[in-house]
Amino acid sequence: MTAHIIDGNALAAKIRAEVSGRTAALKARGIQPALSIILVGEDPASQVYTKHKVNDSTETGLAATLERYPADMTEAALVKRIHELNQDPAVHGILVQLPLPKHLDAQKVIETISPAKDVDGFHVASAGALMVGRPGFWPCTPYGCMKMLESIGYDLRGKNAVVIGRSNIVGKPMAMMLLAKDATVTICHSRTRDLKSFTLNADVVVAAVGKRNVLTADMVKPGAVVIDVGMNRNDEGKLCGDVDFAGVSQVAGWITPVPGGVGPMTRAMLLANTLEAAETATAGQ
Ligand SMILES: Nc1nc2c(c(=O)[nH]1)N[C@@H](CN(C=O)c1ccc(C(=O)N[C@@H](CCC(=O)O)C(=O)O)cc1)CN2
Repeated sequence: MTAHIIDGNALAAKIRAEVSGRTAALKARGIQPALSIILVGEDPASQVYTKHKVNDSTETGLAATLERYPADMTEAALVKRIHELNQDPAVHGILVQLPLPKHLDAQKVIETISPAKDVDGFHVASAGALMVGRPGFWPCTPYGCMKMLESIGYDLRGKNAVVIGRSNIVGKPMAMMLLAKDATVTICHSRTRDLKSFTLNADVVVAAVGKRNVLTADMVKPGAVVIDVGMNRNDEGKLCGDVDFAGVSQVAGWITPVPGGVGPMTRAMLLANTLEAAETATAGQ
C-alpha cells in the first residue's frame, strides 16, 4: 500500500484564499485586521518563521507588524509592551514568537496577552476554553491538523487516536480537539512503556515529539492516518519530521509530509485566528 498524501501547502492555500475574501469584507467596512508579532533575540529559525508570518499576512490583506527586541530584553519591558498592544484597538492579534530567551518566563509573558487577542491560543484562558468546549482561539498547529483530517472527510467518531507528545502547545490541545470529535484518545510521551502497543491499535496517530523516526512502519496499523508535526534535521541537514516517511507511507492510508504538511497549515491557521479576532472585536461597528 502507498499512502495518500495530505498536502498541507495546497490546503493552506485554500485557507489563505478564504481569509483573503473575509479580509476584503472587513476592509469594505473600513476595518483593517492587524497582527502584532514580537520576536525577542536572534534565534535563526524564529527569524525565518516570523518573516513568513509577515509575508503570509501581507498576501492575505492583513496588516502585520514585526517588533524585534534584543535577547537581553527584560521581562518587565516585554510585559509593558504587551499591555500597550492589549490597549490598542487597531491591533487585533498579538503573538510572541517562541522560544523566548531562557531568562524570560514564557508562560507568564503569554498570559499577559489579552485572551481576545491571543491568536496563538496559548493563553491559559484559551486552553481552558478548548477543554470545556467554549469559544476561544485554538493553537494553530493542532488546529491545522484538525483541518487536514477534515479535508479528507475523516470521521473521528469512535476511532482510536494516539497523540505522541504532551506539550502545552501541540500534544495536549491536539488531544482535546480529537476528543471533542468523539475519538478515543491516548496521549503517549517519553515515559510511555511500549509505545508500539498503542500506535498499532490507532486509527489516527499524531506524532509531535521533535525527534526523528519516533514512528516507524512496524508501529503503524495498515490504513491508519499519520500526521507528522515534527520539524527536525537529518544527518544531511535536510528538514524531516518525527515519522519515518518512506517506511510509514507503505503502511498508512494517509500521511502528511515534512516539509509541506503541518508547517504551512500552522501558518494558515494563524491568519484565520487573526481574522476571527478582528471580526469579533469589530462586530456591530
Ligand atoms: N508563537 C509561536 N511560536 C512558535 C510556534 C507557534 O505556533 N507560535 N510554532 C513553532 C514554529 N512555527 C511557527 O511559529 C512554524 C514552524 C515551521 C513552519 C513551516 O511552515 N515549516 C515548513 C518548512 C519551513 C522551513 O523550510 O524551514 C514546512 O513544514 O513545510 C511554520 C510555523 C515554534 N514557535
